[in-house]
Amino acid sequence: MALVGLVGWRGMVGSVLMDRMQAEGDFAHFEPLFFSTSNAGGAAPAQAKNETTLQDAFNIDALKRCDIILTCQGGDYTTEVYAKLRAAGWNGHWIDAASSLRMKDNAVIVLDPVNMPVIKDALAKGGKDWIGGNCTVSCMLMGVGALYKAGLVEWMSSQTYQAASGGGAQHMRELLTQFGTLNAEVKDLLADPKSAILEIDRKIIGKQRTLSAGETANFGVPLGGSLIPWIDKDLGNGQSREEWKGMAETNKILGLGEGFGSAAIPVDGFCVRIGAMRCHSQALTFKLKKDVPVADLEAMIAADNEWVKVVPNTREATIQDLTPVATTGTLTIPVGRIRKLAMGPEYVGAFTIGDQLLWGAAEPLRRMLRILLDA
Ligand SMILES: NC(=O)C1=CN([C@@H]2O[C@H](COP(=O)(O)OP(=O)(O)OC[C@H]3O[C@@H](n4cnc5c(N)ncnc54)[C@H](OP(=O)(O)O)[C@@H]3O)[C@@H](O)[C@H]2O)C=CC1
Ligand SMILES: N[C@@H](CC(=O)OP(=O)(O)O)C(=O)O
Repeated sequence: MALVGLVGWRGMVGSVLMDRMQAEGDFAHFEPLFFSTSNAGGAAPAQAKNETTLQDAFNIDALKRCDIILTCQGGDYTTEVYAKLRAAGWNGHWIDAASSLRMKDNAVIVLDPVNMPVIKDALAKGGKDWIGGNCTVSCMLMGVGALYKAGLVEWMSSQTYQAASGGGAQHMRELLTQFGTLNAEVKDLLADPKSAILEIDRKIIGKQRTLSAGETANFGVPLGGSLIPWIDKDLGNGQSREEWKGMAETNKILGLGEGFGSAAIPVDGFCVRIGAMRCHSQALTFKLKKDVPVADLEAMIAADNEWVKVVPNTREATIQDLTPVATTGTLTIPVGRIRKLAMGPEYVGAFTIGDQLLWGAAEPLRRMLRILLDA
Protein backbone atom coordinates (compact mmCIF):
# COMPACT_ATOMS: atom_id res chain seq x y z
CA MET A 1 0.00 0.00 0.00
CA ALA A 2 1.34 3.45 -0.89
CA LEU A 3 2.72 5.53 1.97
CA VAL A 4 1.19 9.02 1.74
CA GLY A 5 2.67 11.87 3.76
CA LEU A 6 0.09 14.42 4.88
CA VAL A 7 1.39 17.89 5.76
CA GLY A 8 -0.85 20.78 6.83
CA TRP A 9 -3.75 18.45 7.61
CA ARG A 10 -4.94 20.40 10.69
CA GLY A 11 -5.07 23.83 9.04
CA MET A 12 -8.25 25.22 7.52
CA VAL A 13 -7.73 23.79 4.02
CA GLY A 14 -6.25 20.61 5.51
CA SER A 15 -9.25 20.09 7.78
CA VAL A 16 -11.67 20.41 4.87
CA LEU A 17 -9.49 17.95 2.97
CA MET A 18 -9.48 15.46 5.87
CA ASP A 19 -13.28 15.66 6.10
CA ARG A 20 -13.66 15.01 2.38
CA MET A 21 -11.16 12.14 2.43
CA GLN A 22 -13.03 10.60 5.34
CA ALA A 23 -16.39 11.03 3.59
CA GLU A 24 -15.08 9.40 0.39
CA GLY A 25 -13.35 6.50 2.17
CA ASP A 26 -9.98 7.56 0.77
CA PHE A 27 -8.01 6.36 3.80
CA ALA A 28 -8.81 2.75 2.88
CA HIS A 29 -6.55 3.16 -0.16
CA PHE A 30 -3.23 4.15 1.45
CA GLU A 31 -1.12 4.17 4.60
CA PRO A 32 -1.07 7.75 5.92
CA LEU A 33 2.01 9.29 7.54
CA PHE A 34 1.09 12.51 9.34
CA PHE A 35 3.57 15.37 9.62
CA SER A 36 3.67 18.53 11.71
CA THR A 37 5.79 21.67 11.66
CA SER A 38 5.06 22.32 15.33
CA ASN A 39 4.37 19.06 17.17
CA ALA A 40 6.69 16.29 15.94
CA GLY A 41 6.44 13.31 18.25
CA GLY A 42 2.83 14.12 19.16
CA ALA A 43 -0.10 11.85 18.45
CA ALA A 44 -1.32 11.54 14.86
CA PRO A 45 -5.07 11.96 14.28
CA ALA A 46 -7.57 9.10 14.40
CA GLN A 47 -7.12 8.28 10.71
CA ALA A 48 -3.58 7.02 11.39
CA LYS A 49 -3.13 3.26 10.98
CA ASN A 50 0.35 1.85 11.72
CA GLU A 51 2.17 5.20 11.94
CA THR A 52 0.60 6.87 14.97
CA THR A 53 3.27 9.47 15.79
CA LEU A 54 3.51 12.88 14.09
CA GLN A 55 6.67 13.21 12.01
CA ASP A 56 8.77 16.36 11.71
CA ALA A 57 7.63 18.06 8.50
CA PHE A 58 11.12 19.50 7.97
CA ASN A 59 12.89 16.15 8.27
CA ILE A 60 13.91 15.27 4.72
CA ASP A 61 14.67 11.64 5.62
CA ALA A 62 11.19 11.18 7.07
CA LEU A 63 9.60 12.84 4.02
CA LYS A 64 11.70 10.68 1.69
CA ARG A 65 9.96 7.56 2.97
CA CYS A 66 6.70 8.65 1.30
CA ASP A 67 5.55 7.54 -2.14
CA ILE A 68 3.30 10.61 -2.29
CA ILE A 69 3.31 13.81 -0.24
CA LEU A 70 0.19 15.95 -0.04
CA THR A 71 0.71 19.35 1.55
CA CYS A 72 -1.72 22.13 2.54
CA GLN A 73 0.90 23.75 4.76
CA GLY A 74 1.41 26.83 2.58
CA GLY A 75 3.89 28.41 0.20
CA ASP A 76 6.64 29.11 2.74
CA TYR A 77 6.76 25.44 3.65
CA THR A 78 6.88 24.40 -0.01
CA THR A 79 9.68 26.85 -0.70
CA GLU A 80 11.67 25.60 2.25
CA VAL A 81 11.24 21.87 1.73
CA TYR A 82 10.43 20.93 -1.88
CA ALA A 83 13.79 21.71 -3.50
CA LYS A 84 15.74 20.06 -0.66
CA LEU A 85 13.63 16.94 -0.99
CA ARG A 86 14.13 16.69 -4.75
CA ALA A 87 17.85 17.47 -4.34
CA ALA A 88 18.04 14.56 -1.87
CA GLY A 89 16.89 12.26 -4.67
CA TRP A 90 13.23 11.87 -3.73
CA ASN A 91 11.23 10.93 -6.83
CA GLY A 92 7.74 10.63 -5.37
CA HIS A 93 4.57 12.53 -6.25
CA TRP A 94 4.15 15.99 -4.68
CA ILE A 95 0.56 17.30 -4.38
CA ASP A 96 0.34 20.88 -3.10
CA ALA A 97 -2.32 23.53 -2.31
CA ALA A 98 0.17 26.41 -2.36
CA SER A 99 0.84 28.60 -5.38
CA SER A 100 4.67 28.47 -5.20
CA LEU A 101 5.22 25.74 -7.82
CA ARG A 102 2.12 26.30 -9.99
CA MET A 103 3.72 27.98 -12.96
CA LYS A 104 6.85 25.79 -13.03
CA ASP A 105 7.20 23.96 -16.34
CA ASN A 106 7.16 20.51 -14.77
CA ALA A 107 4.09 21.20 -12.60
CA VAL A 108 0.50 20.55 -13.62
CA ILE A 109 -2.34 22.62 -12.14
CA VAL A 110 -4.82 19.91 -11.26
CA LEU A 111 -8.58 20.22 -11.80
CA ASP A 112 -9.45 16.84 -13.27
CA PRO A 113 -13.10 17.46 -14.24
CA VAL A 114 -11.68 20.22 -16.46
CA ASN A 115 -8.21 19.04 -17.46
CA MET A 116 -8.00 15.25 -17.14
CA PRO A 117 -6.33 15.03 -20.59
CA VAL A 118 -3.59 17.42 -19.43
CA ILE A 119 -3.11 15.38 -16.24
CA LYS A 120 -3.01 12.06 -18.13
CA ASP A 121 -0.55 13.43 -20.65
CA ALA A 122 1.76 14.63 -17.86
CA LEU A 123 1.41 11.30 -16.02
CA ALA A 124 2.39 9.43 -19.17
CA LYS A 125 5.48 11.66 -19.46
CA GLY A 126 6.50 10.92 -15.86
CA GLY A 127 5.08 14.04 -14.20
CA LYS A 128 5.46 14.17 -10.43
CA ASP A 129 4.28 17.65 -9.35
CA TRP A 130 0.53 18.25 -9.02
CA ILE A 131 -0.51 21.65 -7.78
CA GLY A 132 -3.98 22.93 -6.88
CA GLY A 133 -5.09 26.03 -8.76
CA ASN A 134 -6.03 29.44 -7.48
CA CYS A 135 -9.46 29.21 -5.86
CA THR A 136 -11.22 31.75 -8.12
CA VAL A 137 -9.80 30.13 -11.24
CA SER A 138 -10.70 26.59 -10.19
CA CYS A 139 -14.25 27.54 -9.17
CA MET A 140 -14.75 29.53 -12.39
CA LEU A 141 -13.59 26.66 -14.61
CA MET A 142 -15.73 24.13 -12.75
CA GLY A 143 -18.67 26.38 -13.62
CA VAL A 144 -18.05 27.52 -17.18
CA GLY A 145 -15.25 25.22 -18.34
CA ALA A 146 -17.63 23.85 -20.98
CA LEU A 147 -17.39 27.06 -22.98
CA TYR A 148 -13.59 26.84 -23.02
CA LYS A 149 -13.60 23.14 -23.89
CA ALA A 150 -15.89 23.88 -26.83
CA GLY A 151 -13.39 26.45 -28.10
CA LEU A 152 -16.03 29.18 -27.91
CA VAL A 153 -14.22 31.76 -25.79
CA GLU A 154 -12.43 34.63 -27.57
CA TRP A 155 -11.82 36.39 -24.24
CA MET A 156 -13.29 36.60 -20.75
CA SER A 157 -13.43 39.33 -18.15
CA SER A 158 -14.11 38.41 -14.52
CA GLN A 159 -15.07 40.65 -11.64
CA THR A 160 -14.66 38.70 -8.42
CA TYR A 161 -16.30 38.92 -5.02
CA GLN A 162 -13.88 36.94 -2.84
CA ALA A 163 -14.55 35.68 0.66
CA ALA A 164 -12.52 36.36 3.80
CA SER A 165 -11.41 32.71 3.98
CA GLY A 166 -9.11 33.28 1.00
CA GLY A 167 -6.81 35.09 3.40
CA GLY A 168 -6.96 32.29 5.97
CA ALA A 169 -8.68 31.53 9.27
CA GLN A 170 -7.54 34.73 11.00
CA HIS A 171 -9.14 36.83 8.28
CA MET A 172 -12.49 35.10 8.82
CA ARG A 173 -12.27 35.82 12.53
CA GLU A 174 -11.34 39.43 11.89
CA LEU A 175 -14.32 39.97 9.61
CA LEU A 176 -16.72 38.64 12.24
CA THR A 177 -15.06 40.67 14.98
CA GLN A 178 -15.54 43.80 12.89
CA PHE A 179 -19.21 42.98 12.28
CA GLY A 180 -19.62 42.50 16.05
CA THR A 181 -17.92 45.81 16.87
CA LEU A 182 -20.10 47.65 14.37
CA ASN A 183 -23.28 46.06 15.68
CA ALA A 184 -22.34 46.89 19.27
CA GLU A 185 -21.79 50.52 18.30
CA VAL A 186 -25.43 50.99 17.26
CA LYS A 187 -27.19 48.25 19.24
CA ASP A 188 -29.33 50.64 21.27
CA LEU A 189 -30.27 52.73 18.25
CA LEU A 190 -31.19 49.59 16.29
CA ALA A 191 -33.41 48.41 19.12
CA ASP A 192 -35.37 51.66 18.90
CA PRO A 193 -37.52 51.59 15.73
CA LYS A 194 -37.89 55.40 15.92
CA SER A 195 -34.14 56.10 15.83
CA ALA A 196 -32.79 57.98 12.81
CA ILE A 197 -31.04 55.82 10.20
CA LEU A 198 -28.60 58.61 9.36
CA GLU A 199 -27.52 58.71 12.99
CA ILE A 200 -26.85 54.95 12.81
CA ASP A 201 -24.97 55.45 9.55
CA ARG A 202 -22.87 58.27 11.06
CA LYS A 203 -21.91 56.17 14.05
CA ILE A 204 -21.02 53.16 11.84
CA ILE A 205 -18.73 55.08 9.53
CA GLY A 206 -17.15 56.76 12.56
CA LYS A 207 -16.44 53.34 14.07
CA GLN A 208 -15.17 51.84 10.81
CA ARG A 209 -12.72 54.70 10.45
CA THR A 210 -11.41 54.30 13.97
CA LEU A 211 -11.24 50.52 14.35
CA SER A 212 -8.25 49.55 16.47
CA ALA A 213 -5.09 48.23 14.84
CA GLY A 214 -5.90 44.86 16.39
CA GLU A 215 -9.26 44.78 14.62
CA THR A 216 -7.71 45.36 11.19
CA ALA A 217 -4.44 43.47 11.69
CA ASN A 218 -5.10 40.96 8.90
CA PHE A 219 -6.88 42.93 6.18
CA GLY A 220 -5.11 46.20 7.04
CA VAL A 221 -8.37 48.16 6.64
CA PRO A 222 -12.01 47.53 7.60
CA LEU A 223 -13.81 44.86 5.55
CA GLY A 224 -17.06 44.54 7.54
CA GLY A 225 -19.52 46.89 5.81
CA SER A 226 -16.91 47.74 3.14
CA LEU A 227 -14.87 46.02 0.41
CA ILE A 228 -11.23 45.91 -0.68
CA PRO A 229 -10.57 45.99 -4.45
CA TRP A 230 -7.07 44.49 -4.23
CA ILE A 231 -6.06 40.90 -3.46
CA ASP A 232 -2.51 39.56 -3.19
CA LYS A 233 0.66 41.39 -4.24
CA ASP A 234 1.01 44.57 -6.32
CA LEU A 235 2.74 43.55 -9.55
CA GLY A 236 3.68 47.15 -10.24
CA ASN A 237 1.95 47.27 -13.63
CA GLY A 238 -1.47 48.18 -12.29
CA GLN A 239 -2.51 44.57 -11.88
CA SER A 240 -2.79 42.58 -8.67
CA ARG A 241 -1.20 39.13 -8.51
CA GLU A 242 -4.66 37.60 -8.00
CA GLU A 243 -5.79 39.25 -11.26
CA TRP A 244 -2.68 38.00 -13.07
CA LYS A 245 -3.46 34.43 -11.99
CA GLY A 246 -6.78 34.61 -13.86
CA MET A 247 -5.20 34.43 -17.29
CA ALA A 248 -1.99 32.59 -16.43
CA GLU A 249 -3.68 29.74 -14.55
CA THR A 250 -6.80 29.43 -16.71
CA ASN A 251 -4.65 28.85 -19.76
CA LYS A 252 -2.22 26.53 -18.02
CA ILE A 253 -5.07 24.40 -16.64
CA LEU A 254 -6.60 24.13 -20.10
CA GLY A 255 -3.28 23.30 -21.73
CA LEU A 256 -3.25 26.53 -23.74
CA GLY A 257 -0.66 29.25 -24.23
CA GLU A 258 3.03 29.51 -24.95
CA GLY A 259 4.10 26.39 -23.03
CA PHE A 260 1.67 24.33 -25.10
CA GLY A 261 2.45 25.91 -28.45
CA SER A 262 -0.88 27.70 -28.82
CA ALA A 263 -2.31 31.17 -28.33
CA ALA A 264 -3.47 32.04 -24.81
CA ILE A 265 -7.04 33.18 -24.28
CA PRO A 266 -7.10 36.67 -22.72
CA VAL A 267 -8.64 36.68 -19.24
CA ASP A 268 -8.63 39.82 -17.09
CA GLY A 269 -10.70 41.78 -14.61
CA PHE A 270 -10.75 42.99 -11.04
CA CYS A 271 -10.44 40.87 -7.90
CA VAL A 272 -12.29 42.24 -4.90
CA ARG A 273 -12.44 41.08 -1.27
CA ILE A 274 -15.93 41.24 0.21
CA GLY A 275 -17.46 40.28 3.55
CA ALA A 276 -18.50 36.72 2.64
CA MET A 277 -17.12 33.86 4.70
CA ARG A 278 -15.84 31.09 2.34
CA CYS A 279 -17.48 31.33 -1.08
CA HIS A 280 -15.91 33.19 -3.96
CA SER A 281 -18.36 34.67 -6.48
CA GLN A 282 -17.61 36.00 -9.95
CA ALA A 283 -19.42 38.06 -12.55
CA LEU A 284 -18.15 36.95 -15.96
CA THR A 285 -18.29 38.64 -19.35
CA PHE A 286 -17.53 36.47 -22.38
CA LYS A 287 -16.79 37.49 -25.91
CA LEU A 288 -17.63 34.32 -27.79
CA LYS A 289 -16.21 33.45 -31.19
CA LYS A 290 -19.73 33.16 -32.56
CA ASP A 291 -23.35 33.81 -31.67
CA VAL A 292 -24.66 30.82 -29.71
CA PRO A 293 -28.21 30.78 -28.30
CA VAL A 294 -28.45 31.10 -24.51
CA ALA A 295 -30.35 27.79 -24.27
CA ASP A 296 -27.46 26.00 -26.01
CA LEU A 297 -24.91 27.62 -23.70
CA GLU A 298 -26.97 26.60 -20.67
CA ALA A 299 -27.21 23.03 -21.92
CA MET A 300 -23.45 22.83 -22.52
CA ILE A 301 -22.66 24.21 -19.08
CA ALA A 302 -25.17 21.90 -17.35
CA ALA A 303 -23.79 18.81 -19.11
CA ASP A 304 -20.15 19.52 -18.37
CA ASN A 305 -19.77 17.86 -14.99
CA GLU A 306 -21.86 16.48 -12.16
CA TRP A 307 -21.33 19.44 -9.81
CA VAL A 308 -22.29 22.40 -11.99
CA LYS A 309 -25.88 23.58 -11.64
CA VAL A 310 -27.47 26.06 -14.03
CA VAL A 311 -29.66 28.48 -12.10
CA PRO A 312 -32.53 29.87 -14.18
CA ASN A 313 -32.08 33.56 -14.85
CA THR A 314 -35.04 34.67 -12.76
CA ARG A 315 -35.08 36.82 -9.66
CA GLU A 316 -36.47 34.12 -7.40
CA ALA A 317 -34.13 31.32 -8.52
CA THR A 318 -31.15 33.68 -8.34
CA ILE A 319 -31.72 34.96 -4.83
CA GLN A 320 -32.44 31.45 -3.56
CA ASP A 321 -29.74 29.43 -5.29
CA LEU A 322 -27.02 31.79 -6.52
CA THR A 323 -25.53 33.05 -3.26
CA PRO A 324 -22.61 32.20 -0.99
CA VAL A 325 -25.09 31.22 1.72
CA ALA A 326 -26.72 28.63 -0.57
CA THR A 327 -23.37 27.30 -1.80
CA THR A 328 -21.18 27.15 1.33
CA GLY A 329 -20.15 23.65 2.41
CA THR A 330 -21.35 22.05 -0.84
CA LEU A 331 -19.52 20.87 -3.94
CA THR A 332 -22.22 22.42 -6.12
CA ILE A 333 -21.06 25.13 -8.50
CA PRO A 334 -24.10 27.23 -9.39
CA VAL A 335 -23.93 29.22 -12.64
CA GLY A 336 -26.69 31.71 -13.29
CA ARG A 337 -27.56 35.10 -14.77
CA ILE A 338 -26.62 33.65 -18.16
CA ARG A 339 -27.78 36.14 -20.75
CA LYS A 340 -26.77 38.01 -23.88
CA LEU A 341 -25.33 41.46 -23.13
CA ALA A 342 -26.17 44.72 -24.86
CA MET A 343 -22.81 44.88 -26.66
CA GLY A 344 -23.83 42.28 -29.25
CA PRO A 345 -24.88 38.67 -29.80
CA GLU A 346 -21.41 37.26 -29.08
CA TYR A 347 -21.28 38.94 -25.67
CA VAL A 348 -22.58 36.77 -22.84
CA GLY A 349 -22.78 37.41 -19.11
CA ALA A 350 -22.82 34.81 -16.32
CA PHE A 351 -22.44 34.70 -12.55
CA THR A 352 -20.90 31.78 -10.69
CA ILE A 353 -20.04 30.81 -7.13
CA GLY A 354 -17.89 28.15 -5.49
CA ASP A 355 -16.85 27.16 -2.00
CA GLN A 356 -13.22 28.19 -2.13
CA LEU A 357 -12.17 25.65 0.48
CA LEU A 358 -13.74 22.75 -1.45
CA TRP A 359 -13.38 23.09 -5.24
CA GLY A 360 -11.18 26.13 -4.61
CA ALA A 361 -8.60 24.23 -2.57
CA ALA A 362 -9.10 20.76 -1.04
CA GLU A 363 -11.16 18.82 -3.58
CA PRO A 364 -8.83 18.93 -6.61
CA LEU A 365 -5.98 17.69 -4.37
CA ARG A 366 -8.05 14.86 -2.91
CA ARG A 367 -9.07 13.78 -6.39
CA MET A 368 -5.48 13.94 -7.68
CA LEU A 369 -4.39 11.66 -4.84
CA ARG A 370 -7.05 9.14 -5.89
CA ILE A 371 -5.98 9.41 -9.54
CA LEU A 372 -2.42 8.50 -8.51
CA LEU A 373 -3.51 5.73 -6.16
CA ASP A 374 -5.89 4.24 -8.72
CA ALA A 375 -3.42 4.46 -11.63
N1 LIG B 1 -7.05 29.59 2.76
C1 LIG B 1 -7.35 29.39 1.48
O1 LIG B 1 -8.36 29.80 1.04
C2 LIG B 1 -6.46 28.70 0.55
C3 LIG B 1 -5.20 28.30 0.94
N2 LIG B 1 -4.39 27.65 0.07
C4 LIG B 1 -3.06 27.22 0.47
O2 LIG B 1 -3.14 26.43 1.63
C5 LIG B 1 -2.26 26.94 2.60
C6 LIG B 1 -2.82 26.70 3.98
O3 LIG B 1 -3.92 27.54 4.17
P1 LIG B 1 -4.81 27.42 5.48
O4 LIG B 1 -5.31 26.04 5.64
O5 LIG B 1 -5.79 28.50 5.41
O6 LIG B 1 -3.73 27.71 6.64
P2 LIG B 1 -3.83 27.52 8.20
O7 LIG B 1 -3.14 28.69 8.81
O8 LIG B 1 -5.22 27.24 8.65
O9 LIG B 1 -2.97 26.21 8.50
C7 LIG B 1 -1.62 26.11 8.15
C8 LIG B 1 -0.84 25.42 9.26
O10 LIG B 1 -0.79 26.25 10.40
C9 LIG B 1 -0.47 25.43 11.54
N3 LIG B 1 -1.30 25.88 12.70
C10 LIG B 1 -0.85 26.68 13.68
N4 LIG B 1 -1.81 26.94 14.56
C11 LIG B 1 -2.91 26.28 14.15
C12 LIG B 1 -4.23 26.15 14.66
N5 LIG B 1 -4.62 26.77 15.79
N6 LIG B 1 -5.11 25.41 13.97
C13 LIG B 1 -4.76 24.81 12.84
N7 LIG B 1 -3.51 24.87 12.31
C14 LIG B 1 -2.59 25.61 12.95
C15 LIG B 1 -0.72 23.99 11.13
O11 LIG B 1 0.54 23.38 10.93
P3 LIG B 1 1.17 22.35 11.98
O12 LIG B 1 0.14 21.28 12.25
O13 LIG B 1 2.37 21.85 11.26
O14 LIG B 1 1.47 23.15 13.18
C16 LIG B 1 -1.43 24.14 9.81
O15 LIG B 1 -1.19 23.08 8.95
C17 LIG B 1 -2.10 28.43 2.22
O16 LIG B 1 -0.92 28.97 2.69
C18 LIG B 1 -2.17 28.39 0.73
O17 LIG B 1 -0.87 28.12 0.24
C19 LIG B 1 -4.82 27.36 -1.16
C20 LIG B 1 -6.05 27.70 -1.59
C21 LIG B 1 -6.97 28.43 -0.77
N1 LIG C 1 -5.49 34.40 -2.93
C1 LIG C 1 -6.73 33.70 -2.64
C2 LIG C 1 -6.50 32.49 -1.77
C3 LIG C 1 -5.31 31.67 -2.15
O1 LIG C 1 -4.74 31.00 -1.31
O2 LIG C 1 -4.93 31.77 -3.43
P1 LIG C 1 -3.62 31.08 -4.03
O3 LIG C 1 -3.79 29.61 -3.74
O4 LIG C 1 -3.64 31.40 -5.48
O5 LIG C 1 -2.45 31.69 -3.31
C4 LIG C 1 -7.66 34.66 -1.93
O6 LIG C 1 -7.12 35.47 -1.21
O7 LIG C 1 -8.86 34.56 -2.03
